[in-house]
Amino acid sequence: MAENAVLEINGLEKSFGALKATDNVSLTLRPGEIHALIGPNGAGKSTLIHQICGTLKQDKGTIHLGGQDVSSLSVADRARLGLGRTFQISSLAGEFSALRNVMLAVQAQQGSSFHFFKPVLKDKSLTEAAMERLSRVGLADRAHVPAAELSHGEKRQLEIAIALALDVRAFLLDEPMAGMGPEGSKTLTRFLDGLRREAPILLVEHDMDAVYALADRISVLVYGRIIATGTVDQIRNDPTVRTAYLGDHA
Ligand SMILES: Nc1ncnc2c1ncn2[C@@H]1O[C@H](COP(=O)(O)OP(=O)(O)OP(=O)(O)O)[C@@H](O)[C@H]1O
Repeated sequence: MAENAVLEINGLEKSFGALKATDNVSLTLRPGEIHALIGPNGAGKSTLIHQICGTLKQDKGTIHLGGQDVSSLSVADRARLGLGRTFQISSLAGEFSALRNVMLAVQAQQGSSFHFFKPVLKDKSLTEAAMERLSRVGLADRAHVPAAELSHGEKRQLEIAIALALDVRAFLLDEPMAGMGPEGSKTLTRFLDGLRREAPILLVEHDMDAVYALADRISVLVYGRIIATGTVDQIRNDPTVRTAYLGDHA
């Protein structure tokens, strides 16, 4: 194990027929950091995220979370250990309030589904725990708004509140800026900047302004391989990266 890594990927490989979508990928996520994963379309970013959260089985290699080998665990078991892919907006129950959405997550985490005879909304400890998570993401005053009526950015915040309810240890954020306007992107960037205090973030993102503003380290994926890992300055000035991906965005 790399010293201190919350998440450690070692020698991961995945092929689709003759195509090597993940080619000997190793990377770490350290406490408190935002590690951005960038690369051209089709480079294998989503395929990598799928293997980390367990929706896709790797052919080779290992994934450790907090020192524990999770490589063969199910998606649900990995999520229970605090590894979850966030920003699957469809996982929000749109007709339920923001509060109710978080309460369901708190309840799932507490394994209290056996108490189904107790009306969820009347359970004070659940309400308090959910409100606490909503406050941490700045949504306390939107608690009673149905999820479907929240703005795009607020839905992202609600997803994070749900992840916090599930005691997340590492965030896997897949293109959080997608579909956001310029103002929304700025607000979400500020929000993610603070979020690293809760848990480190592996951030897949095409929006280079957000990546440069947020990343402690960047890994560049091209044709399934990591061609460089470094700080923002190192990556922006790396001639190989400029040729393979950044070009005018450096
Ligand atoms: N289930 C699959 N079966 C076959 N090929 C696949 C499958 N999933 C992904 N691929 C291929 O693997 C490669 C990597 O795709 P992936 O979606 O991981 O790239 P990406 O970096 O996430 O791209 P984007 O930035 O466009 O989201 C692509 O060539 C893609 O066509």
